[in-house]
Amino acid sequence: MTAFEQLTTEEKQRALSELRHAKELFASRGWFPGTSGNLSVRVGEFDPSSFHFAITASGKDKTVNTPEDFLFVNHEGKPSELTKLKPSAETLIHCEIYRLTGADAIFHTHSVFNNVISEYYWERGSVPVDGVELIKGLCNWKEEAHIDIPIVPNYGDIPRIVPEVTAKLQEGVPGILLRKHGIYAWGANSFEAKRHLESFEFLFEYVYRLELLRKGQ
Ligand SMILES: CSC[C@@H](O)[C@@H](O)C(=O)COP(=O)(O)O
Ligand SMILES: [Zn+2]
Repeated sequence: MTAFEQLTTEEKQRALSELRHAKELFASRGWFPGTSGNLSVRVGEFDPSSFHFAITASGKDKTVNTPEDFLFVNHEGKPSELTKLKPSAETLIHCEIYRLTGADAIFHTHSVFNNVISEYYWERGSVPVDGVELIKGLCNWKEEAHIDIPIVPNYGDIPRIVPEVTAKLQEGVPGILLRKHGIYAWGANSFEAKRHLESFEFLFEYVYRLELLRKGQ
C-alpha cells in the first residue's frame, strides 16, 4: 500500500472540508477574481521528500462549489490517485513551500493591493513593514517589529519560479509575494494560514495607503 492509500477517509475528508470552508470564505470576500487563486491542505505524515496534499483543480471558478473542485497530489505535484482533474497550474510552488517549511496549509490569492505593492517595492526585493500591530498576526510578537515580505519574479513558466521561492523564503515570514501576481501565505494548519493571509492583506493595504499619504497624493 502507498502512503496515500494508508490515509483514512476521515483524514482526507478533513482536508477537503477545510479547503471548502476556506474557498467559500475567500470567495465571499472577492478574493478569487477571474478564477485566480489556489488553496491546498496537506494530509498525513510529513517527510520533505514524500508527502501528499489536497489542492484546488486548475482554472475553476472558485466562487462556485462543484464535486470537482479539489484533488490530491504528491510532493512532485502529480495526482495521488487516478483522476481526470488537473491540479492548479501553480502546484509546484505549493510543493516547494511544503518541502521548505513543513506547513500544513497554503493559501494563494490575488488582490489589487498585493499586486500594486509587489510592483512598487520590486526593485527593493521586499515590502518593508514597521511596527504595525498586525505583524503579530504573523506570529511575530516583538514590540515595534520590522519585517520584510519577500518578492519573487513572476515567470509564465512556473518551474522557473520555484528556485526563486527557495532562495527568498524568509525565516519568520510565512508568506511570499509574486511580482504583479499575488501572495502565498501558509501556516501550521488552515486556521493559521488564514490568519496569515488576512494579516498580509491588511499590511499591504496599510503600507500602500501610508505611502500615498506620505507622498501627499
Ligand atoms: C486566471 S488568472 C490566475 C492564474 O493564472 C493563476 O495565477 C492562479 O492563481 C490560478 O490558477 P489555477 O491553475 O486555477 O490554480
Ligand atoms: Zn496565481
